[in-house]
Amino acid sequence: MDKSKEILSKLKEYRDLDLKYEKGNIFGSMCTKPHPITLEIIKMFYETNLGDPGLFIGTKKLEEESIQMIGKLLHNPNAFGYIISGGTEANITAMRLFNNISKANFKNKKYGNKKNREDSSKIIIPETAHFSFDKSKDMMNLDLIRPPLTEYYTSNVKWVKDYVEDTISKNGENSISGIVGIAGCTELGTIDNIKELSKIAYTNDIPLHVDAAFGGFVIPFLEEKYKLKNYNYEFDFSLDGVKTITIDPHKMGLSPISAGGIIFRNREYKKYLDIEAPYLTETLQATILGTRTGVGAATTWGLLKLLCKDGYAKITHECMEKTTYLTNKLRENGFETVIEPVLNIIAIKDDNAKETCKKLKEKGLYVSVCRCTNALRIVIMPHLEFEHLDNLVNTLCKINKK
Ligand SMILES: CC1=C(O)/C(=C\N=C/Cc2ccc(O)cc2)C(COP(=O)(O)O)=CN1
Repeated sequence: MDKSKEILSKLKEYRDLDLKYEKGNIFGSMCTKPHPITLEIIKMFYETNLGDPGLFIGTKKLEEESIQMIGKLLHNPNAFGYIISGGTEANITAMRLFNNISKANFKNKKYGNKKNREDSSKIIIPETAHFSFDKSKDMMNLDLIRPPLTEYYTSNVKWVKDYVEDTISKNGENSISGIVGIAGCTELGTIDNIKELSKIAYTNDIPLHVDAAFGGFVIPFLEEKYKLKNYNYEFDFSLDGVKTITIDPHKMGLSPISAGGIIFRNREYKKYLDIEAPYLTETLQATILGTRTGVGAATTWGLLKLLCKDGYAKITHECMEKTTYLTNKLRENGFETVIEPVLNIIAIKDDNAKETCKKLKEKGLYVSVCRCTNALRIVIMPHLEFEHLDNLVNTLCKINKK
């Protein structure tokens, strides 16, 4: 056997150790089996590098057009942004932006005349936020202010309003660098009241970042019949206070990893991120990563063009149908959910969640657990079929002897 064939067969041995989405035993992932067209796209674009866009002008165009298409989806014709490594990089980028704006405002004496700026930027962010914000805190010495959660596991907006007003009146200036809202939180899929956060942010000239890494490719396609009463689903640039959004094609967008998205309200924000990059075809670079593949941009463009709104609406419909099916089946078998599912995520109350998770894993089923409450966490991604859901409930019943 020639050397390449030998290496490929060795690699297959390793790959065979991995779980496969189509087997229907992965219940805790926010990623899924990518759309088959992306295999062809990967082969076409695997050598591209958006870190040096002057060499790959076609691929750079695909990134720009992908951002425009996503911007349109998020009610923003002037959207600017990047298809980058994932939601983590996108959230860190938003925090880096808010931190830099705050430093620039201080330097331009936009707020007050204090000698020294407080040594860390205050960011108001819910307990339900993804841990990528903790990484941001580490990297930029951010001061994360955590509002209490409501009974629906969303940010208490009255507390946020009072905190902002008290801080500004006490300091005589606005020392808050940013506010974060989540549109589809990791653990429960809840959506903060972005509309109210936007009013608070806009009124007080504080930028609002919306982490829609998961919800961005679900909420715009959610049919009315799946929406809860008196629940706010508005989260995008139609709200004036929203300045940046994380939205990941490699979650419910069906793109292969890595494809995260950071979208800015307009190009004006780039100057706060630009770093001199003398040896590149572009002299200023705003992204955190330097060398970065163009595959994410190309697969995102291809899927947006192929699926369009109807295609993503069909995927969302199917996932919500399965979410409703599983919720009902769990309840019929004596299980309780933490909340009424908001998106295609179900949290099952379980005081011994870690133990149950371990037992399910021993039976070959991979669920995850919540941090904010004692519960198992199930993400109903497109790779899960009804029979897989039945298998999960039957196994849970056996474990819990229901
Ligand atoms: C609201 C929000 C998220 O739920 C999130 C990730 N979430 C889940 C990432 C994940 C994917 C597959 C899997 O098997 C396990 C976990 C990130 C980070 O996104 P990432 O860097 O692309 O992982 C940001 N915000």
